[in-house]
Amino acid sequence: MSDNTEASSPRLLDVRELEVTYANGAAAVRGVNLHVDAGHKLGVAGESGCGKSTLALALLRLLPAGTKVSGEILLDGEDVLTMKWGRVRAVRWAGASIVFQGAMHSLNAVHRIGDQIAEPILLHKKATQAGAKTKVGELLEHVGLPAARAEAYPHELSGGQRQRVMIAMALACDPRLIIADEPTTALDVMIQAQILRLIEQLVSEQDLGLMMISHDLAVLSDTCDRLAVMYAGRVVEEGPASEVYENARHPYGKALSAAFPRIGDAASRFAPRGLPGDPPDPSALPTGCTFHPRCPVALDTCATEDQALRDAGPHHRAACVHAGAPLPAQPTSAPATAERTP
Ligand SMILES: Nc1ncnc2c1ncn2[C@@H]1O[C@H](COP(=O)(O)OP(=O)(O)OP(=O)(O)O)[C@@H](O)[C@H]1O
Repeated sequence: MSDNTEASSPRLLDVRELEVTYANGAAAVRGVNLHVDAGHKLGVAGESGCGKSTLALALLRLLPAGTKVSGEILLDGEDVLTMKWGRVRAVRWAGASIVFQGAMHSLNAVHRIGDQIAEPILLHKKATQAGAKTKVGELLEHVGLPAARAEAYPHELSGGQRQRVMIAMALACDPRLIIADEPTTALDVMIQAQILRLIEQLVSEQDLGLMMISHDLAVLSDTCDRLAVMYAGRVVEEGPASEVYENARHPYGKALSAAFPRIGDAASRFAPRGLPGDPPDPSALPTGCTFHPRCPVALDTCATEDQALRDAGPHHRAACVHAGAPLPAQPTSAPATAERTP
């Protein structure tokens, strides 16, 4: 993503022209550019299959062997893609760490949570055994759990508490960047709100950078400063969070915001509406704009001409022929194909 902010020191995270193609030929990430600065919160939105998790995994070189990756992933100015493995291991947890969705699956059921949080601390030699124990207690209290919960096993905690543990674990080695991949998807709405507030609080207290990934544009717009909307492996819209959510200039961004009205926002301008069809198979992408087969306002040219990001407002860009002007009114009648909520 580009804006006019000139950083004097390297950006915390600067992703340039990132391409990821799986061994089966699936082009899951295509030419992605985005950045996160300290204290900034970037939301990455898109339906299932748009490449969000692939992007997150690429950032810490967690993709399966045989995956082709090109471009640059600069973490504090250092390219993760060209680092030696020893350095990559040092950067994981200590430079950047990931909070995955579904804490129950990410935590080891047979180990006490205190031991699991201590593991990266010991692995990265951040403290002695005794020091790690103290640090675990502090981390648990920091995420709103009593230090004594270190003795618990994952099944003894609620879903929200487990997700707090995952956040404590992500913070264990004092990273500067947190990547949160659908951190609240499995949680009920009240707990979801608590976890989101916790993440926001930690980011601001510790001046961390945050990249939060979700299919839910409302959640992202509530938590993040800026949003990048991904479709078929590309960023198709980016800009200030409230602008992208309330005034999307790409028909896909518009459909996503319509599908996720803000919770309790009775005055939401958008009626919840599904978007027909599915994202394309990344091994067989459509010609032209990859969104054109689903687009309610596509022109003939969209079937043949690819669309690059272009200005759609202050610090706001969209990869659409209509980006320079308000989107044409979209059809309100039921789509021909079955409705599917993104
Ligand atoms: N290991 C893999 N091998 C081949 N293709 C893959 C692999 N992992 C993901 N894909 C494909 O890459 C595309 C992007 O998947 P990805 O999981 O990154 O999307 P996503 O937006 O994060 O979706 P979700 O929210 O469901 O995880 C999908 O078409 C998916 O089927």
